[in-house]
Parts: sequence; structure tokens; C-alpha cells
Amino acid sequence: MSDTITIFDTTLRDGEQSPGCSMDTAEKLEVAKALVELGVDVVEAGFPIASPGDFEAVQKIAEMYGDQSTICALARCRKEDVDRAWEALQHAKNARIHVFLATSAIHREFKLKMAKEEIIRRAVEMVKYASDQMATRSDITVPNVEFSPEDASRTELDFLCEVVEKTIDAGATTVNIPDTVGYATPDHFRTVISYLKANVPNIDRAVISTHCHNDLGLAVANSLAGVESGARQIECTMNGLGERAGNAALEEVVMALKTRQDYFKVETNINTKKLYPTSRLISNVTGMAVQRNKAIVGQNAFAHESGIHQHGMLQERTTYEIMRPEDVGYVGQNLVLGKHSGRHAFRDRIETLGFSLNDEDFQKVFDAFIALADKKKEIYDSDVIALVDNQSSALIEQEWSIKNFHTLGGTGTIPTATIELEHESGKIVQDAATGDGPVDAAFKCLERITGVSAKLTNYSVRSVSSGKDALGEVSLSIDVDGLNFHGKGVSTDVIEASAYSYLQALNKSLSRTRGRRKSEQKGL
Ligand SMILES: CC(=O)SCCNC(=O)CCNC(=O)[C@H](O)C(C)(C)COP(=O)(O)OP(=O)(O)OC[C@H]1O[C@@H](n2cnc3c(N)ncnc32)[C@H](O)[C@@H]1OP(=O)(O)O
Ligand SMILES: CC(C)C(=O)C(=O)O
Repeated sequence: MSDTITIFDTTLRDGEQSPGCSMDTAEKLEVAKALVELGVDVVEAGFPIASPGDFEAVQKIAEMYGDQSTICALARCRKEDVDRAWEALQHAKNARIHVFLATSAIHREFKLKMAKEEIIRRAVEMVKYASDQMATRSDITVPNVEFSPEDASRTELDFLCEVVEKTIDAGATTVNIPDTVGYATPDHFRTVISYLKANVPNIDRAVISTHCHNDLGLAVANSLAGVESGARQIECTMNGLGERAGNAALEEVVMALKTRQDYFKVETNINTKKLYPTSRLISNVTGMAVQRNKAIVGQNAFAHESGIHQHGMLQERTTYEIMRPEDVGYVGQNLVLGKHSGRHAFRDRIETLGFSLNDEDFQKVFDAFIALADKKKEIYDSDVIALVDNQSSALIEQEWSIKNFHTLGGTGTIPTATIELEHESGKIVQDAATGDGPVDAAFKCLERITGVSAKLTNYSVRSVSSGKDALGEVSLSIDVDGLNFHGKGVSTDVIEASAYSYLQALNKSLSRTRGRRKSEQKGL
């Protein structure tokens, strides 16, 4: 038995059946290129009878990529479908026709209105027809025909065996066992494949394939159960796209097989380093966002926020990671700073950013970080830099510091600021002022308490990082008696950041005056 699993990607066919995921020819070509570069063995490019657009897309993909992967087209058990599929595949060096017909009692009775004998007759006839069509091409020695008994997992096992045996005799080289409605469980699916292997005499002449849907969230588990019982092709889609809840996600089955090679003992031809970029491309093309906590390609798939996990990761990555982010092509920061982060991770980030803080300063910056993390979901590197900068500014002699701060603004009210400052002597002073806006009111109030009269000469506010909870950084300059002083402050509240920066500038002016006074006293 081969130990390489054929990865059959159906993003462009079943994936496109996801509501809202239709792709035009140009988009399908872009996705096909990415899938080929990813290393998928078979690209199911579409259902040519469905529309002229789908026909054109399959035809172009067959022409452009049929020498690098096998290009497959879907057909019902109808001559016109097979003809159209084969016409679209004409120029593919490696082509496959995929013929399907439902076999379960529910589908036979209510949808197709065909008896069992009719199902077998039609399936055999169309597999043979597809095989004969392909054999007309001189370079094809063994026509590549796949047959799918749709809704196989809900089909009576003995009837399924009969269909599979007869379609293999008719020329099917791959028999695909679809769990069309995502009804199977891993044990059930394992039983179906094992039963086929034990009861279909010619089963070894074809590759057994899985095609599992995710209605119960079991598509990947069922596909892997299929591999355990002998399937050697997995049909899947990038990002798990597909009809209803989707298909088995390619990235998940591939990484499960790779990561647990010790258990499955099989390989694939997928270049796993391309999984993440391919997923992003497909998400962009289809407009279907990838859920943040999605395995392998979700934004959180390799993110560690908790202090205990981050501490473990810093000692040894394998404490909390069973695969390396770079192996799936993920590049980015995997230790996410947030309110669950601890000192080890925070110090590691500070040092990575090139800062070296003594223990006292580190503790102050860490305290500021925890306070910020309570307000802000994610802390970016730019936030950390701002916090360190802020701490460096705080080292400047501060005669006054803010103890409490309150502003009132809005339409129909007079903007007012009430501020409580603590003097370095321990004295607490509270005052209030009104102004043109809350920032102006805060500045006036600070001037009243400190006794410094200043003229604002420059004021700017910028967002330090992204998101509506981003830190705002205020930079300003004031003129006091012809001398210029600069202040900077950061907070998620820009009014508060303004007050911090203004007070910092006022303190600098006081420090300067005091320095001058001290110099005068010393007679310098
Ligand atoms: C499980 C799967 O994912 S199968 C793939 C599903 N994908 C799609 O259906 C997407 C593309 N589909 C389409 O564009 C259209 O449905 C078409 C072009 C295929 C057919 O369109 P229409 O001719 O208008 O038929 P419609 O879709 O309404 O009904 C399906 C017909 O196919 C028949 N049919 C369904 N499956 C098969 C099959 N495997 N073999 C033969 N006939 C089939 C149905 O019995 C029905 O026949 P009827 O028209 O004689 O009653
Ligand atoms: C055509 C078949 C393979 C299918 O998509 C299904 O059964 O889900």
C-alpha cells in the first residue's frame, strides 16, 4: 500500500459551492496557481456542464496547470456532462473525469427516483463512457476516472460494495466515498472503508478516497479515520470551504498527517510552508474570512497569551507547540502580549525591542503595561515602545503629579476639568477650570494649580497602534517666559494623555526655574 496520500483539492468545485464564494475565471486561475504551487496532486477545477464560465475556467486551468497537477472535472451520470468535462480537459497533460451518482435509499427514492439496478446501470455506463473517451487520446494509456457514490455513508453497505465493485470493473481508478451530508462519525466511517476493503474483491485495483463534509464538525476526523482504514486519497478544501458547513480542511488533514507521522505513517506532497499564504489568498479571493481560532491558519493558531504558557514557550517551544508556525508559513509574533502575560514574556519582548531596563524601571513599565492591558485587548510592539518612552520621561524630575482627573464635555455643557495634583512635598491640591473644550479646561486647571502660566505652541496627537482601543500619544510644546518645554504622554484616553504631557512640560519649566533659583542661591 502506498504511503503517500493523494491530496485532491476541491476548493474550486465544492469550495465554490459555499454560498457567497463564487469565483470568476481570473480568480479561479489565481487560486489554481496557488494550489499547484502548494503541491496538491489533483485540482478539481469545476463542473463544466454547470455554466460557460465554469467550463472556461476548467479549460484554462487544464491548459495552464495540467502538466504540473492532475486537473479534474466533475460530471453527473449523463453523457452530455461527461462530454463537456472531457472537452474542458482536452489540453491537460494529466486529466481526470470525476463521475458521480447518489446511491443511498433517500437519494434513490426521493431525488433520482431510480431503483438500485438503474443506479448500477447508469454508474457503470458513464464510468465506461468516460474511460473510453479518455482512451481516445493517444498519450493516455490508463484513463484516469473517478467514481463517487454520493451519500455513500448512508448507503446500505452491501449495495455500496456492489456499486464500487462494478464501477471498478467499468474502469474507475479511484473510488471516492463521500460523507455527503456530514453524517458519519470516525468509527462509522472507518467501518465503511474497512467493509469495502474486506468485501469488494477488486478493491485493490482502485485508490480509495474520502470526501467528508463538516456538518457535525467531524470532516477532518472522518477523513483521518478513512486513512487509518486504508484510504489513500483525501478530498478536501482550503480553509474548509464547501457546501453548507464545508469540507475537510486541507491544511488540517495535511498537518495532522505530518505532525502525527509517527501514528499515521504516511506522507503528502504538500509544501506545508505555503499553507498560510494560500489560505490568505483564498480568503481574500472569496471574501470568506478565516475564523480567528481556526486550526493551522487562524490568527490565533500559534498565539500564546497566558503568562504560564509564554514562560514555558520561552524555555522550550515544544511545551505548548506541537508544530512550528514557520512550517505552515506563518510569520509573525506568536507571543501575544495581553492581560494574561507575565513578566518573563514582557521582559523578553522589551529586550527584543532593544531596551535594557533596570529592575525598578522594568517593574514600573510592567505595571503600566498591565494597567493598559486591562483597557486594551492586544498590545502591539509600538505600545510597548510608548510605555518605555513614557517611563523614561517619568524619570524627569516631577514637582507635581496627577492623582485624580475628571473632565466634562459635550453639547449643551461648559467643558470643565477637575484635577487633583500631588506636590512632591506630599501636599494635595484640587481645583477646577472651564475652557473651550475638555483639553483646554484641563490645561487651564493644571496652570492654576502649578501657578505656571504657559502658552501652547505645538500640539499633536497620534495613534500609537491600531484598533479603536489604541493608545493615543500626545506631544506638545509650551512657551514659558520665552523658554520652550516639551511634554509627551500616552493613554487610551487622549484627554488624559494631553493632561499628562502638559503637566510634564509644566514640571520641566518649574524644574528649570528651580534649578535657576538654586544656582542663584549658590551665587553661580
Ligand atoms: C453532492 C454535490 O456536491 S454534487 C454537485 C453539486 N453542484 C451543483 O449542483 C452546482 C452546479 N449545478 C448546476 O449548475 C445545475 O444544477 C446543473 C447545470 C448541474 C443542472 O441544472 P438543471 O438541469 O437545471 O437541473 P437541476 O439542478 O434543477 O436538477 C438536477 C438534475 O440532475 C439530476 N441529477 C442529480 N445528480 C445526478 C447524477 N449524479 N447523475 C445524473 N443526474 C443527476 C437530478 O435528478 C435532476 O434531474 P432532472 O432535471 O431530470 O429532474
Ligand atoms: C460529488 C460528490 C463527491 C460530492 O461533492 C459529495 O458527495 O459531497
